[in-house]
Amino acid sequence: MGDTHSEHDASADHQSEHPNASRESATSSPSSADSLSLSNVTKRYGNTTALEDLSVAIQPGTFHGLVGPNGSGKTTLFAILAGLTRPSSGRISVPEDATVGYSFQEPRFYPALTVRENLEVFRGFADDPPPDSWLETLLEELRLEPVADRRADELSGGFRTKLDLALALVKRPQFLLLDEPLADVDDHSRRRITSFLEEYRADDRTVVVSTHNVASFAEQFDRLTVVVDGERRYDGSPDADVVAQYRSVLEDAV
Ligand SMILES: Nc1ncnc2c1ncn2[C@@H]1O[C@H](COP(=O)(O)OP(=O)(O)OP(=O)(O)O)[C@@H](O)[C@H]1O
Repeated sequence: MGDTHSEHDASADHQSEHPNASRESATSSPSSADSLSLSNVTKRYGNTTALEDLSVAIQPGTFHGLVGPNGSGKTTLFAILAGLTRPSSGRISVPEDATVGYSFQEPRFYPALTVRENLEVFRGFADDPPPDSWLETLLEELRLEPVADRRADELSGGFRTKLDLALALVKRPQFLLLDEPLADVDDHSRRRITSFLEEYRADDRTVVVSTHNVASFAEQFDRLTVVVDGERRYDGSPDADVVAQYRSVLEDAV
């Protein structure tokens, strides 16, 4: 199965910043061939080490939580998984033909277009555009229907978060990376969105949520990775005692 993988070796001189764009046969994959994984990744910004020798494998069909205090390196880790940033050293492994969708804390929508127009434009970027019914599902499930015809720059914070989430989902990616997806979202929408993401995962797709608030997703996570000061402190099942052990570490910095 190793030959179905692409690998991205930060020590090699690749032209592309995106690991998906660099497809090579894997000869020594550290994890199963269908996972999205990082091996011994270090990322430095000048004198700051954002990630230190970190390895993690995101398995298909899981709801994977990535938690840590603010500044622990979660956004950097996501940017590397999404292919937006290259590590200083280490390897990225991406399954052949995997699609990766992401929503970071920076909004990506077109401000002068309506919510619906934004979805249509982003759908147009897909190699295999989804049908209208998928756009309607997103509007409904993410509680965006009331603002579907409103300009994106006129939305409140919670609706902006939901629009960004919808844009991450519009191509129905196999790996969905969400950085604090519930920021500013009201309680009712939170419940609806978490259950929608759970259903999405059930269809052999993968949802990775980065957050400093483990409590809001504790019931959904199949696997939990805890990152503190750029280092992996835990990677495994999200047992209650593990969550309890790290809760004070995570909440101290909130
Ligand atoms: N472009 C950059 N240039 C310099 N330092 C950076 C850059 N991006 C991140 N850092 C530093 O790297 C460390 C990790 O930052 P990162 O944003 O990945 O953490 P985080 O866990 O996502 O935090 P937050 O939850 O606050 O976004 C921090 O010390 C941060 O200041």
